[in-house]
Amino acid sequence: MTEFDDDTANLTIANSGVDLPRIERAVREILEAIGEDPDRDGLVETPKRVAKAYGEFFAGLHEDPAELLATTFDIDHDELVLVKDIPFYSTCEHHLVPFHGSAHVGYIPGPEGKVTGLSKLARLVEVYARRPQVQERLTTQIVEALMEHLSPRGAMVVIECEHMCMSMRGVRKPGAKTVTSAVRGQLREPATRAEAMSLILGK
Ligand SMILES: Nc1nc2c(ncn2[C@@H]2O[C@H](COP(=O)(O)OP(=O)(O)OP(=O)(O)O)[C@@H](O)[C@H]2O)c(=O)[nH]1
Ligand SMILES: [Zn+2]
Repeated sequence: MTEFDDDTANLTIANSGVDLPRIERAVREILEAIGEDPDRDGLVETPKRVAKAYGEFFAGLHEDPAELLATTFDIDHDELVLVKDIPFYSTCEHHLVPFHGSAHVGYIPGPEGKVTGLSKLARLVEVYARRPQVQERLTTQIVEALMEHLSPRGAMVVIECEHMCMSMRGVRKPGAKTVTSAVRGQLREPATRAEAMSLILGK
């Protein structure tokens, strides 16, 4: 059983929402299971490091998108707002290895003019990416959060990713990209959708 110092204990559930000492114990188990010596010099701090890293990777489980989108502005704009090329890292829930790429997030503000800060769109991607995920659910959750909290005329999310579980193991196809999209409301209309897609693709 590992001893935990105060630093680690202070970062447990109450602060980050993630039980770091428990992750430390599990990582020590994994190191032993692969035939390593968790007490050798280079590995002795590794369970603690991995626990902290997991605290970051999964922090989104303990964050509330409603809070994030609660601050809105009265800006008179009833056409597309699009933040594209938002880089992010997530964790594949099947293999617990990263998938990473870019998200493009757009919406058309609703009649009551709820417009959010642009950084909040990128933060919204982070809230859902920092969880065990599959790309399809990540895409849908972002678009649904926009629809629920901003009541826009329409919303659209396109995500392009490389999955490490397809690159470094299994089928081993580095460079293969997966593209997913989720479109709601007015953005489903062919002309509006085409305009948004051309803005996304026009690099
Ligand atoms: N739909 C979807 N599949 C994913 C995602 N991330 C990983 N996968 C797939 O999840 C599947 C899991 O398949 P399994 O057959 O249960 O697991 P596996 O034996 O490790 O599969 P291989 O990767 O083919 O070796 C694989 O086909 C992965 O490519 C994702 O975001 N969305
Ligand atoms: Zn995977």
